Amino acid sequence: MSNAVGAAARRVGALRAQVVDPASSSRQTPQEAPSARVGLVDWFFGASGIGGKRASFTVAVLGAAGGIGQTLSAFIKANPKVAELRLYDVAPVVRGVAADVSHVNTRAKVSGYVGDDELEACLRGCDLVIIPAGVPRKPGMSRDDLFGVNAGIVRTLCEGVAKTCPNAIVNIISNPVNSTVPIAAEVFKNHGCYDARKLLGVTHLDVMRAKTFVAAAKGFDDPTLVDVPVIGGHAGTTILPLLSQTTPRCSFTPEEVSALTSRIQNGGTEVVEAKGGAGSATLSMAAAAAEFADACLRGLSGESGIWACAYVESKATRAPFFATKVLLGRNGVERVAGTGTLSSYEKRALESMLPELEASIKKGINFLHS
Ligand SMILES: NC(=O)c1ccc[n+]([C@@H]2O[C@H](COP(=O)([O-])OP(=O)(O)OC[C@H]3O[C@@H](n4cnc5c(N)ncnc54)[C@H](O)[C@@H]3O)[C@@H](O)[C@H]2O)c1
Ligand SMILES: O=C(O)C[C@H](O)C(=O)O
Repeated sequence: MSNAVGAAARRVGALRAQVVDPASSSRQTPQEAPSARVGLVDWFFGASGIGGKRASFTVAVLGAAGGIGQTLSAFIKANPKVAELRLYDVAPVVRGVAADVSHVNTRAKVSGYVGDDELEACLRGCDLVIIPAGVPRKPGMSRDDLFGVNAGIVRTLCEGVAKTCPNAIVNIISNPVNSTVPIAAEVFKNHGCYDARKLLGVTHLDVMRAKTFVAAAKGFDDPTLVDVPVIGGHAGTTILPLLSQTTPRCSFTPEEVSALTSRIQNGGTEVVEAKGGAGSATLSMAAAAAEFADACLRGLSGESGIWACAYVESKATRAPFFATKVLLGRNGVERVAGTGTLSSYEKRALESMLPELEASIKKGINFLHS
């Protein structure tokens, strides 16, 4: 399996600005001087950006005025595959966020939408809807503690999707992802428009963390070249990094497996505690969501071999929703991979997390029927 989702990030740092010699440039008029290419698109998306496929997709970010939403919107504005970027929030400042982001000199046209009355206009004709709306954790809280507020927010927003753009790919970021994705599925089923291929819970931040922490532990200079599948769900022990499937191939002592698994599982809590009550991961999440959205758009564009981990309807285990690698294509998820061969540590960890994951899924489904 290729690790296509990291391709954009691998190109970060390969900024191909032409360096203009100050001695020679001082003799040139601005018209004669070679134009330095310091393009944002070039920086993030390399060859697939400038001169690459033309912008064609309409993307909405719901919760765009928030910590994740604002940064994510700026990243999405830089994606050359995006023709239109719609920013929605219940907070009126989202119009200002849209004005701000719109000044970035890329092709995407940006507009802001506020409140229930404008949700439909925001969603009309969207190809991809990304949902980071909802409250974040504070120290001492679990992701499940957010269910009471976020379940209703996700239900309302997905009802809007079902009514207005039922064929869009939906990326759910709002926690608890283990339950909010089943909630979204039930909403779509109620509206007769559920397509399992188009509903994806975003667990890509867990993969980013795994790459970062494994690269540091093993002395790999470039974390983007490391691949660690992360399976299961997105909370505590339901997050299961498959260190035995790490590429480049490397071995881990039992102590390393235990320490790295625990750090990846608790990466979110690490940030929540470091922020001391001011929220959870926003910047790394925005980067993860932008990479993941790019993978979805590349799939929609007809690129082949786009694999990424995501929390989707799955038969990989007895849990009806489960994260493994999935193949992204023109209709969303084209194939859901299995777990692959697990180490005995991973087998035990999988067995012991399944009851929690199944309970979270049931809680999400029951929310729509209570
Ligand atoms: N999946 C992941 O890996 C991951 C990672 C980080 C955070 N999260 C989750 O993402 C969510 C957002 O986090 P954040 O830090 O951006 O929070 P935030 O509070 O900074 O932003 C949330 C935004 O959602 C908006 N919002 C609330 N209700 C809304 C509604 N009905 N419609 C539209 N917008 C609405 C708020 O006005 C706010 O602008 C949280 O639930 C957090 O737990 C998930
Ligand atoms: O930890 C959180 O509450 C936010 C997010 O799920 C994360 O993993 O960073």
